[in-house]
Amino acid sequence: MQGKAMPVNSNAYPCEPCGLLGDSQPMRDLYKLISKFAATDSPVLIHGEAGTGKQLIARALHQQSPRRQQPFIVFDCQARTHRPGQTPLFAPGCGQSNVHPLSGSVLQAADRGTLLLQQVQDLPLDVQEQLLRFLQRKAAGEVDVRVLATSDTDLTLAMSRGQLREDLYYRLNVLEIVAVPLRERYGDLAMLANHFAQRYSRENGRRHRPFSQEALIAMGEHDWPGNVRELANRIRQAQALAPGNQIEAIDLGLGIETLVTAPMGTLNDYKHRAERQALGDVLLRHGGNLSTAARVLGVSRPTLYRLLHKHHMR
Ligand SMILES: Nc1ncnc2c1ncn2[C@@H]1O[C@H](COP(=O)(O)OP(=O)(O)OP(=O)(O)O)[C@@H](O)[C@H]1O
Repeated sequence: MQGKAMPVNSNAYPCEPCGLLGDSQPMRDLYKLISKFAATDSPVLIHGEAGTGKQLIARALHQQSPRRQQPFIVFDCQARTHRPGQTPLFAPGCGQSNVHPLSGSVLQAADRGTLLLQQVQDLPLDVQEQLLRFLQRKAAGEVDVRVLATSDTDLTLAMSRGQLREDLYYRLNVLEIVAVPLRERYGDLAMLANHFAQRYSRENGRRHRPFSQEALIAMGEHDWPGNVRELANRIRQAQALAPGNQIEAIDLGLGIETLVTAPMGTLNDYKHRAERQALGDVLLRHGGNLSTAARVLGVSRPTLYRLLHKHHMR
């Protein structure tokens, strides 16, 4: 490994060049964690729901590390389990006395770089054992690979079911990053929605369409179970297909169910939701610009900051 570490981007917005976007408090905390963890060689376990950016986080760890000029290889443990023809993690026939365990393997290809094991709990148990041996032996030589792993399932459960070896879990979970769901970093929704709208209108060669008021409300109320991937997909489809001058909730496939299933509550619950909704709408409409948002809402900037903190939107 050579070269100086990249300049630390402690509270970058966005986190270039890895492509992570977001200025909410969880994202700022994440950027700090990435810059600290990037400097080490320890394994990192990144977990969080699907579409929260775990692969981007892994790329950022690699790109900010001294290994950034070396390979970054993504190994999908789920897909490889079902496609034996693909380059394996360990050499085919590994275990036979005349076969070097790493020849022609993904681990060999990742030498001096970083290997990302996606959905690590899906590795077959015999490969988990090989991986454990590899991680234990690493200090003694062989190839030099930094191993990162992601998962979107409850690994404690996977261990209790015997799907994931406990000793491997502790080897991989030296450092830990939790990718926060989009609904818990509501403050980022505005910027991400505008980012994807611009990007996909450019890609489609279509005129950029702004979001209608109803679309803004629907996006603010939606839970985003598929997180940023879901947001990007809905906006890509809407930018391509929206028939009018604006993107409507229906173009995003949103609206009706969220209004019907909205939970009942006390007057205070309603007030709280309305306040959060107003903040979200204005931020969405004005691309996250806080001065404009404060002016439109008729509050001072300190009041806006207080409200954003109260609703965990910054
Ligand atoms: N903070 C973010 N800023 C910009 N784009 C993001 C962000 N988070 C996720 N994305 C985008 O969302 C999509 C999903 O991201 P990614 O593949 O990293 O998620 P993941 O958590 O690894 O998903 P999975 O667990 O389903 O594999 C990608 O297109 C990625 O570029």
